[in-house]
Amino acid sequence: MTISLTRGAFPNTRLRRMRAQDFSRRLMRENQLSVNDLIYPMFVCEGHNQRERIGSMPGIERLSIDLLAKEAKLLASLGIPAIALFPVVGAEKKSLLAEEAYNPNGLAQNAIKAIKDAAPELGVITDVALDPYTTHGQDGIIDDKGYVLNDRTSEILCLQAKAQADAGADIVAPSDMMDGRIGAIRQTLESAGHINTCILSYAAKYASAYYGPFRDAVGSAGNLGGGNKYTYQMDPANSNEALHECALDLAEGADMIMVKPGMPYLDIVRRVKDELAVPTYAYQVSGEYAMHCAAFENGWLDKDAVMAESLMAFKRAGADGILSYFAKDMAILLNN
Ligand SMILES: NCC(=O)CCC(=O)O
Ligand SMILES: [Mg+2]
Repeated sequence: MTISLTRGAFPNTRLRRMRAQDFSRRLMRENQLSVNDLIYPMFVCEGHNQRERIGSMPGIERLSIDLLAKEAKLLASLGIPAIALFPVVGAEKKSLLAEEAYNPNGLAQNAIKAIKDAAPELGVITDVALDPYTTHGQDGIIDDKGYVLNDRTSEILCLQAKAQADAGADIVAPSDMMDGRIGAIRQTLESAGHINTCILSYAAKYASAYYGPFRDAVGSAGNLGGGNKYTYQMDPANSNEALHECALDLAEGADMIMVKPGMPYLDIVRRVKDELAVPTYAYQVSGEYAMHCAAFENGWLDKDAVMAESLMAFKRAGADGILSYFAKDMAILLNN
């Protein structure tokens, strides 16, 4: 697009004219942020009436299923369309083969059922990845050198996705970055009769240092023991590769794709949206949330204004929705 200057320059054109009043600023606003754009990530823990703070994520808590169900009702009443669920299971449930991931009565599966009972209109997005369930904190099954085995992992992801769909998940969201897992999961869901279960693929998931607080929240940081996920998550230096990843996952049957992290990767969101024109989501991850909170708590930034501006940036970049730990606070702000 080229901007025509044939109308003449200053003073014929004064861009400040349209900015002079609130009504004209509203009329020319190119993007809107609404509660329909917001997806709230939530952590579920074992037990009853449990509410645990997460040190590096002020305001975010792990909730036991009973409290989670109550919270789900509140979120639905705020108009939030969907939540993304992350289980925090005890060390005794973790293993090398992550069997707990597909336990029909496991924590995540029971949480799905409880949320769908409490707030049927609230979309439930589930995490398909093995890191909450492995003793080593990697997203898959490892060989004796610690390498994450692609196809072996994919088989277990299929069992996990099916268990989640059986429990009532509306959208399964593989966040593991194995190759070919979207096709395998799609086939599994079709065979099991879950033809309308959507797949939100974490298609362009970068090996980012911004996930630190999330790993505290789910308790996988210690297990990972300084390890990294470079052999499956993407190199932050790459952009074309993200398009390749997204195109493959769409071809394999993803309904929605995600770019993650968010703010440092908005250029990727824009490229994906422009070139693929499909439902595109971005995840404002835990480290982004933590940085903002630190500045708010110090009085260095204004919470409401910066939260709103940060989320609007995703809309401007082309995201159809944003996973954000600010989703609840933002929904409250938008509703007022
Ligand atoms: N699979 C989900 C995540 O890794 C979330 C990362 C974050 O919020 O930092
Ligand atoms: Mg991929």
